[in-house]
Amino acid sequence: MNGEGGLVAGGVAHGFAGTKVLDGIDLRVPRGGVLAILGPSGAGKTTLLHILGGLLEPDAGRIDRPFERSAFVFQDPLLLPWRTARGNVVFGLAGERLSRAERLARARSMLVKVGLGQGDAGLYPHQLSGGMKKRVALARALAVLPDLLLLDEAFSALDVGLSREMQQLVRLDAQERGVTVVLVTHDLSEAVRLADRAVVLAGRPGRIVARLAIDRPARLRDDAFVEAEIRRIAALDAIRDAFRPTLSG
Ligand SMILES: Nc1ncnc2c1ncn2[C@@H]1O[C@H](COP(=O)(O)OP(=O)(O)OP(=O)(O)O)[C@@H](O)[C@H]1O
Repeated sequence: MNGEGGLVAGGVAHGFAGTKVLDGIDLRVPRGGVLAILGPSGAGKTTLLHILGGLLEPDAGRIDRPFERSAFVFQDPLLLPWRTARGNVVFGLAGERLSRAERLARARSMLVKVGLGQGDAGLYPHQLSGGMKKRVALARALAVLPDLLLLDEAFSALDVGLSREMQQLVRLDAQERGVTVVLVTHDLSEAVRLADRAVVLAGRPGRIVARLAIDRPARLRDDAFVEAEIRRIAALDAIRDAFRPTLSG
């Protein structure tokens, strides 16, 4: 079933305390592909991400996850308050066979990649802005050189410029190393910029109500393409239906 060696979910269902929140989820992300999970609040996006990443065992169905290193960026950056930005990234490398010097060097270079220099790297979480914390969380995830990267609203609550910068970073990293990426987002423009495919979850329990392909190579997606694609997708019946309760609420 998984000839491409990618991430596969087959017939996945899950519930909490007897209430089903996901049902009949079938999807496939080829190795190196980028999947966006879209949908209104409460449709089960985060639950599905956790199942795909192996944090949660589904009640039913199968997941093929032929990856060696998964890394998550959660909605909340979840930094250790008693460690500096650098210390948080180093801590994320605790399971790696690296010397202390190598861990430090890796952490430094990842922090620079996300735009945090030597001075920032020595700050504690309470001294960092929300956007800086999100950068640290991304650096911590990228530092393990994951082959599967799972992002839950990783770029939300950032200003547009920063969010674009971080998206670009993930895209380049994914391209360079062939990382498979799954991202949960409310933001259609983020999906159109980053993903090559998307699923839309809706309903209670959440099911996949639409599947989208964004065919143009990500590096060739300029603002005009992104705007046109957003208009096209937003006009699809399945998308309008999925988001209707949110839009009218
Ligand atoms: N640990 C849990 N225990 C009980 N119910 C849960 C738990 N996690 C999620 N749920 C419920 O499952 C449903 C789906 O939640 P989930 O967070 O996956 O949705 P979402 O689409 O990611 O929502 P949002 O966009 O608001 O983050 C919701 O009704 C939520 O209340």
